[in-house]
Amino acid sequence: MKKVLSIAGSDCSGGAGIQADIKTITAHKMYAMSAITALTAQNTTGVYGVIDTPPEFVGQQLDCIMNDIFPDSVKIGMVSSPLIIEKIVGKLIEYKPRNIVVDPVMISTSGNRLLSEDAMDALINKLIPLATVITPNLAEAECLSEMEIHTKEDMQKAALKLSGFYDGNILIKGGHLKSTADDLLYSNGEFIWFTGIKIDNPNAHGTGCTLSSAIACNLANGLDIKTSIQQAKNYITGALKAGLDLGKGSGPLNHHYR
Ligand SMILES: Nc1ncnc2c1ncn2[C@@H]1O[C@H](COP(=O)(O)OP(=O)(O)O)[C@@H](O)[C@H]1O
Ligand SMILES: Cc1ncc(COP(=O)(O)OP(=O)(O)O)c(N)n1
Repeated sequence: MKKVLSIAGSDCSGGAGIQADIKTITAHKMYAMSAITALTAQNTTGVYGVIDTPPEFVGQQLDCIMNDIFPDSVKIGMVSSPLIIEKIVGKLIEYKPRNIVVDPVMISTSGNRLLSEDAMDALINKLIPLATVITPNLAEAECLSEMEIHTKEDMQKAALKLSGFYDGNILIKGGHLKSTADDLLYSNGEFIWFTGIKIDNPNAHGTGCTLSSAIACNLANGLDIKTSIQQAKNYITGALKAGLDLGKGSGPLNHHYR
């Protein structure tokens, strides 16, 4: 059985973060492990509280995992502070796992900061360089590329800007485009579009977490980056189309639709 590690924050309401990752990994019939970087008090209506895990304890979780059940791939989500990022980076350099998917979670769709402003430098200069693939959404890509993104052409320009400081695979997610849900991969100088019809579903909490952990599962299976993303895109599309409707706000996906 392939083993996939999620390093991310906990979402007590189960739609995003560690909980979405574990559901996704389990739905891919793989063994899920978690190193929890923060506890959040959130639900489908917003994020109401965050407690960061002490960086030393994040490191201790990673030691326990890496020394015992070595992962075939790693997905990294919410990493709110520079010290937590530096601890994770130190452990990644020490243990050298393959297939690292970095979802640079910054602000939840409900508008709450999940990455402190002073963590940006460590994210860009220390964590992202270790990634096999990064998966920013439009707002995150705007922040990383320091340009506004409104169109698919803008997505291509932003990917080129990001490639100025990161030479790995860049997936800019288009879930927040107006009329389509087209994601762009920039890989080895090539643009590849993963097109998607925009599904009319207000319940889209945890789409980014789910996509990135599905990519990590596919990489763990030995698939190449393009196939890993295409299959993850198919998975997220199905999970959205399944039309689960829970909670009073933007509800979670149906991870078990298959
Ligand atoms: N309404 C939608 N219809 C179809 N696909 C969507 C929709 N919303 C998001 N997606 C897909 O979900 C994945 C996550 O994208 P996005 O929502 O942009 O990320 P995030 O959750 O990080 O904001 C992408 O593959 C995107 O295309
Ligand atoms: C603990 C935690 N991590 C990440 C997120 C953000 O989830 P994401 O899938 O990127 O997007 P939205 O759910 O905000 O659409 C989160 N909310 N909580």
